[in-house]
Amino acid sequence: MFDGLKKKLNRFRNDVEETAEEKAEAAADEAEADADAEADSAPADAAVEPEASEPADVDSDADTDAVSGAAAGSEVNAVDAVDATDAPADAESVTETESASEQGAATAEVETEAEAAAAATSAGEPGDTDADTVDEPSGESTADEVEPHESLASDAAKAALTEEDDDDSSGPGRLRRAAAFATGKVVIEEEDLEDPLWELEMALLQSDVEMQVAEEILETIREKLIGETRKQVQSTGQLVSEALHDALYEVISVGQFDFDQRIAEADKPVTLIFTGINGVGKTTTIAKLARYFEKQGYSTVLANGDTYRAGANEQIREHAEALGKKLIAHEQGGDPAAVIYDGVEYAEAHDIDIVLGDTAGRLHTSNDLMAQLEKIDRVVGPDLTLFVDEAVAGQDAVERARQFNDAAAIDGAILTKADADSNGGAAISIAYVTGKPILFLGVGQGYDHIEKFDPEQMVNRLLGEDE
Ligand SMILES: Nc1nc2c(ncn2[C@@H]2O[C@H](COP(=O)(O)OP(=O)(O)OP(=O)(O)O)[C@@H](O)[C@H]2O)c(=O)[nH]1
Repeated sequence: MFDGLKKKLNRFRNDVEETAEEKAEAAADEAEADADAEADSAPADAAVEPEASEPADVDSDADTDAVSGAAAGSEVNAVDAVDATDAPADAESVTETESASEQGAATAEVETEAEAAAAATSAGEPGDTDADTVDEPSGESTADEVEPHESLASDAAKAALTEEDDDDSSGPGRLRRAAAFATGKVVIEEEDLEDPLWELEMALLQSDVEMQVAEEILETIREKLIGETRKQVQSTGQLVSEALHDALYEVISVGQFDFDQRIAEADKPVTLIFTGINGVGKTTTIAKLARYFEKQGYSTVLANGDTYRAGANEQIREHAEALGKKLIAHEQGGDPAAVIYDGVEYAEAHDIDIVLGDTAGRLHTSNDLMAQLEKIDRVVGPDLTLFVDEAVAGQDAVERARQFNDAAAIDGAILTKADADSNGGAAISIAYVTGKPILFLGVGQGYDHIEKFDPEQMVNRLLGEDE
């Protein structure tokens, strides 16, 4: 169910995860460079000799280029990072990473800066512009400048490193990640989300999610993810999943109420009116609900308020006979309100719990619809008016839900044909657009093919990887 959208949501999760992991690796590289530099600081200091000013100038130019080309966050303390023995390795690293991802390239460039600064330092020019140029754009950097949350991250790193000792099967990758945590730099930033969010927006719109709903989802994800630091116990994938979960749940669960409880608590007979255009599965849904209520111990009577369409009586009668239910019907062209009124009278006289009233949806204007439903309202006073449409109709279903709700307020919606290959956009959008909840999903042609709509289950279904 909703396979296309599921794939797109997964892609978003993977994209953000990939970006964050690249950052983690870059941060780990920096942390390692810091550690190396600390270990080797004594010989490095001893090697500093105030001579050779020319190389420093040459490197200064190269350095400026490197900084301007590097992504923000290239904040390795250039002097600390210098290690004479690292130099050849760094040079190799630059070559290797040039064709690699942007993030990788940024890391390599940082190391170029380190080399340049090293040359400058050994030239005995402490006021050299390299250090300033390198440090400024980053806004964060060495251990001295860490933000408060970094100490927590640092604890996490220690814990991870301790575990590392206990279990060496995890390998150096884990050590690198632990080091990344220690830097506190694995923070998701706006720029990290820019591309994935743009793609997610396109994916949502292509999946028939209503524009306003897509924007709301993106806004929630932005709020939840930007500035979020990946915790030790949590992968970025989990973090993104949680943000997606919350964002989807917020829009899908709008207006939810406990349908069964509402029916249980209502005075009997309870009258339910079904609206929606013809052909979307309204009559079948009424039949399915007759079965649903029967399983709960309620008796039902069907009333055919679709007096507009030829053949409507025969169609619903077939269902009524198959289910062993009483049908109240008038001749074609009769007054829908009168049919449903008769249904209620029948229910009262025979101690029936629930009246299920069909209506004709193909009305020429919303005034007709309004007039019809207003009359039913006046004459019968239904407990709930439920809008039925098909999941496969996507944006059209969302638009119709809006129009029906504007013409005569609905209390909830039922989406049929969710078993067919629908995009999921209607299921995500209808509640948010109308302010009224989706209550059931039709999942097949059989009488038992109806599911109570559960927003949590729906979100898990959309984010699940197993279906
Ligand atoms: N696959 C699938 N088919 C469904 C579902 N609900 C209804 N259908 C089929 O959709 C078709 C139309 O259903 P109807 O119940 O006749 O639709 P309607 O809206 O009542 O149409 P009118 O009676 O013309 O107003 C039928 O073939 C149903 O079997 C569903 O949840 N899944």
